[in-house]
Amino acid sequence: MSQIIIATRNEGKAAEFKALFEPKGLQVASLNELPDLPEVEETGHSFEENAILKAEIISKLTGKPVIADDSGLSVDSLGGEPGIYSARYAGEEKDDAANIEKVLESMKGVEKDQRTARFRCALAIAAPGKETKTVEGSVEGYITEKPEGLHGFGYDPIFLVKDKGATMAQISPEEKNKISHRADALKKLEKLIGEYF
Ligand SMILES: O=c1[nH]c(=O)c2ncn([C@@H]3O[C@H](COP(=O)(O)OP(=O)(O)OP(=O)(O)O)[C@@H](O)[C@H]3O)c2[nH]1
Ligand SMILES: [Mg+2]
Repeated sequence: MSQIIIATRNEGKAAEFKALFEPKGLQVASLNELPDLPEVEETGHSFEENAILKAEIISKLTGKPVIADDSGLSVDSLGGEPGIYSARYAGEEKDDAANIEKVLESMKGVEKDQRTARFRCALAIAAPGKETKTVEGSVEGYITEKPEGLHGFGYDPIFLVKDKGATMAQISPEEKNKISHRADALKKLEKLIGEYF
């Protein structure tokens, strides 16, 4: 079985990549299974730049094909924040509950129809001797007034999916993996992935 390394330490992302790739016969290893690899600094100015940084450094160090995901929440009434700073919006601890609290606090008084937002995901694929390629995906929604639902990770409990009338944390993981920004990006990546093995 071919192995694909996903350059992430985020358990929520790693679980979603496993669910998306394993039925296709690809075995997924995240950086949590490869603990000796370093933390890659996200010094880019876009999701795409950060995904490239993570994929290329980990591919160079392992000599293997690597996919990296840089993703986040973009809220229109906050000028696109938290954006590329989504993981650390409320501090270096990457605390999901604190991040949610900060978004809800910043949006106090914003009317329902002004609470539009989207999740965005850039994926980069890199392999030794090959040109790195990137794709992007997104999903549209609204920020709720309070968290609802227990599935998923990150901001899922406050992201009302436009086409579902439920938050990303209220729908099942299987459903999220059909409609998410990550699933949207992966559909595009699948067309390129054959070149990297
Ligand atoms: O509710 C959510 N549902 C999602 O599906 C989702 N995808 C991304 N995010 C948020 O955006 C940050 C990514 O930042 P990020 O790409 O730098 O990843 P990370 O730092 O968590 O791990 P790594 O992959 O860099 O190791 C995450 O931590 C989350 O806060 C999501 N929130
Ligand atoms: Mg990160």
